[in-house]
Amino acid sequence: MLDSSLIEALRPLGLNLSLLSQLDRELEPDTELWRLAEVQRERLGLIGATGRCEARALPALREALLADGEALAVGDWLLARRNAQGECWVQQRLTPLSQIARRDPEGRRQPLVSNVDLALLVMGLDHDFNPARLDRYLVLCHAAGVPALLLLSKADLCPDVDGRVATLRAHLAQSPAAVLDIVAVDGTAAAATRARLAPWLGTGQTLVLLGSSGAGKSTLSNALCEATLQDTGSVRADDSRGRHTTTARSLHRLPGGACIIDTPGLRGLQLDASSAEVGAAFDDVTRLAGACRYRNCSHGGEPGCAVRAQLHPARLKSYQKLQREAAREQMTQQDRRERLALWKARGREAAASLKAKRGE
Ligand SMILES: Nc1nc2c(ncn2[C@@H]2O[C@H](COP(=O)(O)OP(=O)(O)OP(=O)(O)O)[C@@H](O)[C@H]2O)c(=O)[nH]1
Ligand SMILES: [Zn+2]
Repeated sequence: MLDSSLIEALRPLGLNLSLLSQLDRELEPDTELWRLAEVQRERLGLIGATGRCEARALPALREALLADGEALAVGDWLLARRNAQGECWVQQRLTPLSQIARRDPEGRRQPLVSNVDLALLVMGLDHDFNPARLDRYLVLCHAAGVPALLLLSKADLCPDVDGRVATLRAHLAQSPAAVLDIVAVDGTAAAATRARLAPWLGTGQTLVLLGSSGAGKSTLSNALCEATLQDTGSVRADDSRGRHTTTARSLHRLPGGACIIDTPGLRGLQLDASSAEVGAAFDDVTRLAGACRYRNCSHGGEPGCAVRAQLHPARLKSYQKLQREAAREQMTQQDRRERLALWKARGREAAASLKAKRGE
């Protein structure tokens, strides 16, 4: 249990009852509860009731997380203690209530952010506009159980905002709950952006900005923070891809009592989602498939396919691409497990023959 004034102080940082229930005993007098705001290799930037602090994770915690295939992520809640030298050491992590993760190039699960209530999927209304990429991000959020709001940035640069919004609505027509809303903003108009997003910024809410590099995430983060926290890079006019100005994920407090996590653009986002999770994220495909003539319809060219008849073709294409990706990943994982088992077996054989030679 924590002191109620401390709970009040930590609430705008996102502390809630579900997290608190993990603290089954009084905190030791020198132990404090912090939220992880930034990770720079070994150095952890923490934010708490008393301000900010720099810390490291105890080796025991790092090893325990690693053994579970886990890692600390921005947004985690941590228990830390200061030693006699005044250094702050993280001892424990509260189990995250939600975690958005992807796969790194080696196929390992990589948590991006923890304990988020809402994902702001940022897509520029310039060359960045790409409904297929949105579908990918939606699977990511769905697999994490995090609702998503689609934020179309650079509205001031787009001559046909309504047309683009209509395109997206048609794309998601059979899945009306896929995103909570579609909101077009000019992130450089800070006050208007804040007013437009105010309904989503309640006290204790944690939002994460996701989207490709140059989409305008840092610009939005700055607008919401009412300050220039992140440098925004100028975009090359030819491809509007930006210059990777954001290099690390970081959590910021917003004046109204919410928190926002800015993330660097994810290039070639690899999903950490099984076929079943992809299927669950595409509730439109799953639902329409019930009306296909054949039970095992692949929605390829079969007659009487309700999915092909009713789903937006681009959405079906996304679905099939993401399903292929999930299947490939499943096979790679299987392959990895089998190779590992083979290695272990060979190791055991080698050890046994060594023993036999030694006459043990
Ligand atoms: N006109 C206009 N420019 C914008 C808007 N949003 C962002 N920009 C510009 O687009 C460029 C890239 O914006 P950033 O906010 O740095 O993009 P980012 O998504 O944070 O990019 P990374 O940090 O690389 O992931 C900057 O030059 C911004 O000024 C907008 O709504 N309107
Ligand atoms: Zn079908």
